[in-house]
Amino acid sequence: QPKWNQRRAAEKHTSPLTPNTHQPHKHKPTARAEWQRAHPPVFFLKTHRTGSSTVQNILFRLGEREGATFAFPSHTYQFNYPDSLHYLFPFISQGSSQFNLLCSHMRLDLREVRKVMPQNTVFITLLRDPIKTFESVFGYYTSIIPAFFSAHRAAANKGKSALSVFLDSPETFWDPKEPGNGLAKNPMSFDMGLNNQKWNGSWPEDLAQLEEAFHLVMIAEHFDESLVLLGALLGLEHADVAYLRLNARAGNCVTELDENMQEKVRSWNVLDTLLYDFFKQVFWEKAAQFGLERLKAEAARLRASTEKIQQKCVSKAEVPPGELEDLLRPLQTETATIVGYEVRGNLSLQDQGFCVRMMLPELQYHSHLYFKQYGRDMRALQPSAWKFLVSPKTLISWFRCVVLKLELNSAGHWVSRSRIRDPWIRQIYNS
Ligand SMILES: Nc1ncnc2c1ncn2[C@@H]1O[C@H](COP(=O)(O)OS(=O)(=O)O)[C@@H](OP(=O)(O)O)[C@H]1O
Repeated sequence: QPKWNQRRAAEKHTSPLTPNTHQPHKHKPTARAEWQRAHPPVFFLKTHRTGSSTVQNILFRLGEREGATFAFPSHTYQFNYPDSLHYLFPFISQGSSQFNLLCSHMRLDLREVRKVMPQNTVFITLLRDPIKTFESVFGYYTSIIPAFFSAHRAAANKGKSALSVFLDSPETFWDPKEPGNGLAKNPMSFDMGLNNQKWNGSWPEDLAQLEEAFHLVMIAEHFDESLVLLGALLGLEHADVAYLRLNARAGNCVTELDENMQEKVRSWNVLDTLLYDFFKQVFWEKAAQFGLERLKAEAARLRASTEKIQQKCVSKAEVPPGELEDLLRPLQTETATIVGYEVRGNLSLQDQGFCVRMMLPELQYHSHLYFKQYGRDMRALQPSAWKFLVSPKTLISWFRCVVLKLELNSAGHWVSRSRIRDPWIRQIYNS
């Protein structure tokens, strides 16, 4: 019963824009006026393990509320990742002459983004302390990134953690030619489209180009201040940028690094350190222009707004995946437990819709919005997957996906695709 109420509530919350007709709206060819009147188009480069799902959730909620047209990938929830875009257009779901929001994972290619988004698009992204980012990337993707997985295997008979085995001699595990190793070294530089393997002469120029392109590079360590600046840029209220911390690992999955390990992470990710330090300085310059006292006061107001919303919406935080229903369970990996939230009971339908969205994990929200915009489900396999059909493991995965039509659900189990494709939406629209 509570599950059902949440789903109904989530639908009800959007009723001014999406009447509950049991038929999803077909995508309209032009961008909707509400968004255009109030905000510029936005491109958010979603960097890995930096807090980007929290920012994306803010944009998803805002975009949904104001009828934005999203530039979604045509397959899955990311653009041809980890390949560079080279040519973005085939990876965009067609059907619109103008997009308002692009905020799905990609490896940045500025020229391609500019081809797809309007000229007055605001470019934003988020960076996090490189040591914390790498520790999180390693913990989350240990079994997915080949370099990390090799270290994980090597660690099994050494009585040491995979991370410390990797950091002892990263070069022995890291093959730069392996396409899946993009995030294994300087992951933020990789996402920003920079050469993440080694410093070269074009780095200063590349940084300058990024500085010119991005209107705001947020800093995760100053999350609230970053959101205040974002709000000012996009014309938002404090309540619009209030948030719940999403996609966090359970405390016991986070490794505290001693000085020695931190130093090793820093030297392996020296380009990320350069990138972060550069944009941290740019951030404080922007903060100074905004006014430091004003920023402090507004960040405090945002925190108060966030706390009020948390009290209203959350009955339990840091809930392990086994205790969460499908709708609110974040994607898990083999090596990391990602925790979520339990929504408060006894809320009005409208408040439930609002609160469920605050804590809705990336994949669920992405597929909900995709379905709402296009009237069909997001497709599972990206075209680029074909060129990875080399190892027996990938062949088995391909067989599962394409022939048996199975998909990994959010708990990491293979299930029939018709069951996974947004159970939330199915329940709403099939009822
Ligand atoms: N508000 C805020 N402030 C600081 N840090 C935050 C915030 N929100 C999320 N996080 C942390 O960011 C990590 C998840 O990042 P992403 O959502 O970008 O990950 S993903 O690439 O989409 O999987 C994840 O880090 P770890 O828990 O260290 O893994 C989150 O805890």
